[in-house]
Amino acid sequence: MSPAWWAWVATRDSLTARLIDAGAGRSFRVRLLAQRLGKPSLDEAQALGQPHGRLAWLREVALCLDERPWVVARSVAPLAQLRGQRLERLGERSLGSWLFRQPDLERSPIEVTAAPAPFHPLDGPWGRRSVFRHGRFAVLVQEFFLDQMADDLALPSR
Ligand SMILES: C=C(O[C@@H]1C=C(C(=O)O)C=C[C@H]1O)C(=O)O
Repeated sequence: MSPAWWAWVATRDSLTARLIDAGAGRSFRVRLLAQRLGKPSLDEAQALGQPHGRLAWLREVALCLDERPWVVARSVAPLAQLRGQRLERLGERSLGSWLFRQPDLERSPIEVTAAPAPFHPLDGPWGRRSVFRHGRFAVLVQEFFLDQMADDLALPSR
């Protein structure tokens, strides 16, 4: 991985904040693609340490700068641990801007993949995921950087 991409993939603070920063005046928008109850994939259940087949709150978004998607993300929050957090009311506000305001937020190590997003057709160089926890609340956040971001920021292809 190029150092330029490593700087993006390895960052442990808010990606939303970093995208806004890198956007240098471009308008930032969370485009809500899907938000529903559903069953996580086996792979997602395992990443959360959950039995397969339990319901979770699923949210898919595109993080856009000047309406161009730079990152697509799919977040999975097990229902059993939601405890009335009412995340479905987030709408087009960034999950990150809520998450990073929570006290005692913990984040697991970040896992990286070169495979494209399984939930979205646009291609990109890298994907990553990690689990955030605060109290009993847990959410798996999977983020895929897109080629359009590489183009707009003149980043290497990988
Ligand atoms: C986790 C963060 O939130 C971002 C916002 C998301 C959303 O609104 O659904 C999803 C993934 C993240 O890229 C972050 O900013 O780091």
